[in-house]
Amino acid sequence: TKPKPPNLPPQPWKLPFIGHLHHLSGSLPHQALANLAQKLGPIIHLQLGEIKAVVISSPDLAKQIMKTDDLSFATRPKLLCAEIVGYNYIDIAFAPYGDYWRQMRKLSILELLSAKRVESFESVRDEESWNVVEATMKESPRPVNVTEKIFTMMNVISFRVSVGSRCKNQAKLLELIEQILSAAGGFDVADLYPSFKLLHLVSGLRKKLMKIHHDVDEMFEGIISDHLDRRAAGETDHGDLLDVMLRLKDEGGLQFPITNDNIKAILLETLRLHPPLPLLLPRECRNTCEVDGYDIPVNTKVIINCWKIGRDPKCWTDPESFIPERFSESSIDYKGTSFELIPFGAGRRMCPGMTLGMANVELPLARLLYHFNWELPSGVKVEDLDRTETFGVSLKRRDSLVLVPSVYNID
Ligand code: HEM
Repeated sequence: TKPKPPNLPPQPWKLPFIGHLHHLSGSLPHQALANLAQKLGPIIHLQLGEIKAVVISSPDLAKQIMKTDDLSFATRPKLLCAEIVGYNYIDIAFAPYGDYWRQMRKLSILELLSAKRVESFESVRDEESWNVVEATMKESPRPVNVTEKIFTMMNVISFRVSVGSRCKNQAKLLELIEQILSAAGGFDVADLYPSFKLLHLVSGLRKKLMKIHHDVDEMFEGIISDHLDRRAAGETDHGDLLDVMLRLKDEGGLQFPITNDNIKAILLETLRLHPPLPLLLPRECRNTCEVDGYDIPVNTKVIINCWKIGRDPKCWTDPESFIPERFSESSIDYKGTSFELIPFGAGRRMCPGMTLGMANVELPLARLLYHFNWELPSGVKVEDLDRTETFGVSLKRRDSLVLVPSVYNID
């Protein structure tokens, strides 16, 4: 820490480089930001339209943001998507730091996403992953679209965990959630120039989000009233997350009473497919803070490039290679204490759904590996595979992975 002479006004913040929007054009934001970090170092100041942002790309600085100074960076920046689709920032992920967020986070940890609750959904994971194994056995040895199978299975699991059954309009709801994810990246012109309302009209994002919000709201109202009808008819709760939230609403006694809007906002959190977030979820600086010798002003958006950190040659040997055994002898884990590997973030705003997320991945993946050998279709070489990614707030392959399963273990 550089000592500051007394009685001088705070130093203007100076960072090694000021980047602008055009530095992000051409490639996906996490890749463009990784390239910039490669040239300019692990802390970069970006002026993105009206938004001041700092991009962090090293484990040490990520640790400072999410551990040492976690409280100073415990809030989230404003995002049009969270305002419109997230019921005006009442979903946990984008709620500003404060009493409301604390209450909802506590409820999510104790009631919705606790280890006990996650365990109670074991039969759902068992049934749905077994369905996929059986379907794949029937298709074998023809090539199968693995991406599509896993995507559908994860969604069915999420729906059953959240609302107890496959939803009537599941395909429509999934399509809407996809649209939300691609609008939540925070790089739309409407998010970069929040005070230029005219630009919001030009970008069309507000109108698009209003329509999505209307459709999602209508579907969730339908799902909630089905649950209430079932209860009125004397059926016992199924123990899905919606049942838990309706019970909490009835019990009352909370500083911020639970309303249907809270329930819908949280359902949208739980229902979204949540694959790794390359830039995590952004934080925002609550008070001026010093990071790596630089003053970060209040309200600066802080982006942590977890994608870049995960392939940093200073942390990982042969970083681009898939070598799962590298973890068997290592103390590094993903639970928010090893800052080289932070897919769930860390600190106060760390993902509360980590146990559920991992449980939903582990059993299905273990089964698919246990029961089948997987090979590329004939004529396709590993180097031919197109691993191009697409970006919203979450990362996924642009093209599906197609593999040929051959049955290895039957039971
Ligand atoms: C493999 C699956 C998942 C990954 C990789 C993931 C990743 C993340 C990350 C990186 C954050 C931001 C953390 C930070 O700012 O430090 C986050 C926040 C969050 N996640 Fe997840 N997540 C997953 C699954 C889930 C699931 C299944 C749920 C709920 C059912 C969930 C609910 C949330 C919520 C509510 C937040 C916001 C927490 C807050 O701001 O206080 N996540 N997640």
